[in-house]
Amino acid sequence: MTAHIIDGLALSRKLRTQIATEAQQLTAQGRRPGLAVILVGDNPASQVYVRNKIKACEDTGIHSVLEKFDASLSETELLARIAALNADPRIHGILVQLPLPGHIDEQKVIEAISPAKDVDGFHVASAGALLTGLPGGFWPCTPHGCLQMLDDIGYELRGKHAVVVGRSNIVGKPMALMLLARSATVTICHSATPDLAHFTRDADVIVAAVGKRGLITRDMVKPGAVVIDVGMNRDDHGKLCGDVDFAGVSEVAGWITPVPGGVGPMTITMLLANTIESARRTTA
Ligand SMILES: Nc1nc(=O)c2c([nH]1)NC[C@@H]1CN(c3ccc(C(=O)N[C@@H](CCC(=O)O)C(=O)O)cc3)C=[N+]21
Repeated sequence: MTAHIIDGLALSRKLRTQIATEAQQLTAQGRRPGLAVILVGDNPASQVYVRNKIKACEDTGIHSVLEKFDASLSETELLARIAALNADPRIHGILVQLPLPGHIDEQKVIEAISPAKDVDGFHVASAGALLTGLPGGFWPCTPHGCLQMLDDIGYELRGKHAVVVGRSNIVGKPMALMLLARSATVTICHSATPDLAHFTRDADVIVAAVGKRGLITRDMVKPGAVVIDVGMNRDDHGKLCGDVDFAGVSEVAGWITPVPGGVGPMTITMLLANTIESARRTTA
């Protein structure tokens, strides 16, 4: 068996066309969607990601502002910038690129963002909305992108066993809640799970979000399963790779996402979608 590939680039292109149309409509109504991205320090990976986000805004007609600061920026100064952006009516989404320098408390910074502009979905108010199913929050972009990929292949989650590997606040935990909301039976595995393969071998859907190359091998996957790879790692040649042994697993899985060209582009697409949604919620 050879797995079908879920092409995150192609799906992103399709969704971004719709997003561009919506941005145009909002702009015509005098509320052009706007995203502010804050980058502190000169982490090379962060620079690349941030550039991709700004470019995606430009491609879809979303107004974007990039604020770059030296790594020595104080937490107080950063909080003041966020307060200014919270009050800026042209800005509907605020993204503070993570990680932040060690002297800045990341959770404090996230909680300073107005929940109405929390397009990353990292604020405790967004987490609470996802947990309870109450409206008003934003869903974190990476797990939301994974769900969109499952929807795109017409996958019915109800009654299926979904195994999420990883329990971060940004991916694993929100992913599990989204799958649960679709009536999947959800198992969360993590570093203290003694026999990971025991769970993954029973899974209809595996979401790997650990950050460990070669974590999921073909012997751990049930024939026909859907395998979503959230990992972002480098191999020995410096090439980008996920948590899944793509060559091996694609021989047994029914569907698989590649890295690059899978979840990554979808993460950015969901950021754009959240920014549009935020502008829509604005009355005026
Ligand atoms: N506040 C905040 N929000 C984030 O959403 C956030 C963050 N901080 N910090 C870092 C992580 C990482 N992240 C990625 C998004 C897209 C790709 C992406 O598009 N990847 C391409 C490849 C890019 C490349 O070649 O390096 C792909 O998978 O095809 C990767 C990584 C967002 N993050």
